[in-house]
Amino acid sequence: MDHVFIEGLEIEAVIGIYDWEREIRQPLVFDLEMAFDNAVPAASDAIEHTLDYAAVCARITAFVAESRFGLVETLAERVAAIVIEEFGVRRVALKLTKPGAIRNARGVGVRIVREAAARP
Ligand SMILES: Nc1nc2c(c(=O)[nH]1)N=C([C@H](O)[C@@H](O)CO)CN2
Repeated sequence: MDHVFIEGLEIEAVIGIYDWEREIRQPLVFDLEMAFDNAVPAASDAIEHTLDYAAVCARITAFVAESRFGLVETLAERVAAIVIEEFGVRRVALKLTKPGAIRNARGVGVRIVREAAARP
C-alpha cells in the first residue's frame, strides 16, 4: 500500500493535566502516515486526485490550535478521526510528541494506528 506522509508538523495548543498547563500554550509535533493509492494521481498528474497533504496540514493545524484537551491520547484520537472521516483515508498511523514535557527526555507522547470502519 502506498502512503502520503507528514513529518514534524508543529502546532501550539493548550494541552496537559496540570493547572499550570491550562494557562499556557505548548508545542506539539505530529507525524502521520496515511494509506492512499498514489497510482491514480501519478497517472493523471492532477492535485484533485491526490490526498492533498497541504489540505490535511491546514485542517489539523486549525483543529489543534483551538483544542484544549488534557491528554495527548485524546487529541491523537480526535485528529486520527478527522483524517479518516474528512479525507477518506482508510488507515492512519499518527505519532504525537510533546517535546520538553519531561526534563531529560527529548519528547514523550503516543503513537496510534486507526482504520476506517469496514464498508458493507
Ligand atoms: N500517557 C500520558 N501521560 C501523561 C500525560 C498524557 O497526556 N498522557 N500528560 C501529562 C502531563 O500533562 C505532562 O505532560 C506534564 O509534564 C503527564 N503524563
